[in-house]
Amino acid sequence: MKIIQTSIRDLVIIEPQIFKDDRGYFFESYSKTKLAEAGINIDFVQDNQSFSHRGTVRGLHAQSNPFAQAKLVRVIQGRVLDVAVDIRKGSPTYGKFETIELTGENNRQFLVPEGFLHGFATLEDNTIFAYKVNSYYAKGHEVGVKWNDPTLAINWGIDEKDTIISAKDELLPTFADMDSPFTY
Ligand SMILES: Cc1cn([C@H]2C[C@H](O)[C@@H](COP(=O)(O)OP(=O)(O)O[C@H]3O[C@@H](C)C(=O)[C@@H](O)[C@H]3O)O2)c(=O)[nH]c1=O
Repeated sequence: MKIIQTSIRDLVIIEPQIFKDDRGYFFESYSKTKLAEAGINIDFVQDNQSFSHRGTVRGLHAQSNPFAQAKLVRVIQGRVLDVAVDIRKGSPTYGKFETIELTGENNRQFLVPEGFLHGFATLEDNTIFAYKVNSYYAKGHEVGVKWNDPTLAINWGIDEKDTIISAKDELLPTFADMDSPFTY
């Protein structure tokens, strides 16, 4: 397993070791011990999976305290552009974001810490997205910013007019109007 530091503190990319043979491949998609050896100690309590058609955007989402969530995200099938935005007030990288392509082939993972908005756009049809979270879902504690916010100006790599988005996500505020509940 390889851990790659991004330009934002605490936000890392994880590359599992893939064992390939005549049958196909095997890899450990999560090892508490191996992450702990790399200094990452997170107590994951819930696994989530979503299926999306091409051109779907889910996000940008976070949960506020006491239900803040770190997320270990990956793609099982298909391809996404995954985005994490630092919204920790006082962080030197507040408002900065990183994007990464996660696919069913590269098997890369993104470890999105608490205090970040998270979202993804599906670049292929039939994309299956899976992630672990360290706090249970808490309806009513959701924080978000609209995916096509003009301040963040994220290039999602999809055609805006064909985007599939939930009614809830359509109503999310702009980055400027979002009052982050997180501190650095
Ligand atoms: C996230 C979640 C949703 N649900 C339910 C609520 C709702 O009826 C249905 C769909 O929920 P949503 O529309 O919020 O699903 P979605 O837009 O896929 O939300 C997810 O987006 C990505 C980007 C994240 O980072 C996740 O943390 C989560 O916020 O599933 C749960 O029961 N448990 C959960 O943990």
